[in-house]
Amino acid sequence: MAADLTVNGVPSPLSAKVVGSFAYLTIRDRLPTILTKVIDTIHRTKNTFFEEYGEEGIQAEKQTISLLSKLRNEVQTDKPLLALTDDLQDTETWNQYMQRHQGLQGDQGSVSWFKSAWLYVECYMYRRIQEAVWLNPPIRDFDVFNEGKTQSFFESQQAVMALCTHLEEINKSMEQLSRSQLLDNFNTLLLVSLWGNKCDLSISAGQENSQKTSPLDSLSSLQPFILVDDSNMVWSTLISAQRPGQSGVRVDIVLDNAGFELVSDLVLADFLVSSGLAREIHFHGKSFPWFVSDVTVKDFHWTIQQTMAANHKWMSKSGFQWKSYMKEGVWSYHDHPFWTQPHEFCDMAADASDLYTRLQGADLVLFKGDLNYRKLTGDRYWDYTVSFDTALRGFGPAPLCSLRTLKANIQVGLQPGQGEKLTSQDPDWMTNGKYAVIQFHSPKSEQ
Ligand SMILES: O=P(O)(O)OC[C@H]1O[C@](O)(CO)[C@@H](O)[C@@H]1O
Repeated sequence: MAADLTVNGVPSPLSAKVVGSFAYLTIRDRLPTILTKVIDTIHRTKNTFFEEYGEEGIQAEKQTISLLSKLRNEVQTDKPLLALTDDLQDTETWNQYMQRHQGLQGDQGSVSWFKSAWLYVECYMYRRIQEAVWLNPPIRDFDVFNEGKTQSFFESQQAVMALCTHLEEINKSMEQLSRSQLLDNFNTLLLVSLWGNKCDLSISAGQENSQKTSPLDSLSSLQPFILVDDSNMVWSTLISAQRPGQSGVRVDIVLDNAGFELVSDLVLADFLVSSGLAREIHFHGKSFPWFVSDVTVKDFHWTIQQTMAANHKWMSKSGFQWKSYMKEGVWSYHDHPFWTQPHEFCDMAADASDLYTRLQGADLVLFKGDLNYRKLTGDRYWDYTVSFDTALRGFGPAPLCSLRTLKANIQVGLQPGQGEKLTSQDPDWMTNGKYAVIQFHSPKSEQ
């Protein structure tokens, strides 16, 4: 890996300043493409804006497009990042974060797209899209990525039906399952949720990316592509956290993408509850449209609603079950501004102590997806063999597990020589989404 400077043993963050790197190609090609698609979506929605808000809707469409075109130009010409000018609840935090980074840049001057930390500038782009929409009140609540998320859900229907049918079969025989059968079912649904992370729209710059076939059929052929598999530790954490007289533990799932991935997470959550392993599931989502396909509160409820409305017995039954879990408080949905900020998670205890405290109440936290992995590890040039514990740099509110398919040049916790071997066999292994990890950390093991 192109290791860079380290400060006190901590490597520097990935950045587009490494010409030709995945970060560089993302800033040069993928972000402008995403912005162009957003502009196109807003333009195509012009008539709806007019029908709903008259001339003000048209003005809002024009002004939003102009702000987004300006943003695209800033990216393409490597302009300095600008302070946010809206009045959202996180504006101040974002602007303070920028000042902090400007301080770190030292003599190199301001923070800019191709020179600064990739994680920071990529997150910043999604926040600027939100600013552009927010500054135009008639279309404030418009989700510029909604179309793609909806399409990806409908294109995954066959896979969703197969998965809900599988869930029904498990639930029917739940009472008779032995401990080892329970474990087998747990492992299967954990894997489905893991591979569900292949379906994200940001890596494909918004191109269709759904799950067309039953994910259950391909699990064994995908097994060799799992580079680190700590699923046994996830299981033993769930089992050892069970308390006499209390039915099940609390599991938090930090969600990633809407569409098939969200369904795969809901199915896993359903199994955890119906098996009695968990008594409560807390889902964590984004407070505004993020990285193209990430789950917002609207996507979450819409997905449950659509599942209920499906013309398929077991799919619709699952949807009704999920709705009642929500109603009874067995499942709950939470968002927090920290999830749509650029911080590495080792900053959470200091910068979002309320969220850190909330996560401390969980017996297990599952972090879905690549972006969460980047934030867990700080998106830095770590050596492949550095341990996951080291890369977390003290972050550990509760036992946690990352379920991630690889879509960025960062991977830790590999065996000596494993990364080099992969590079020689498949040079794009870190970014082509073919490989995955189930990586676990327990704060207890550090005591
Ligand atoms: O949906 P996921 O798994 O978090 O993946 C999103 C990933 O796609 C990318 O946008 C590709 O650049 C990464 O920045 C990001 O980590």
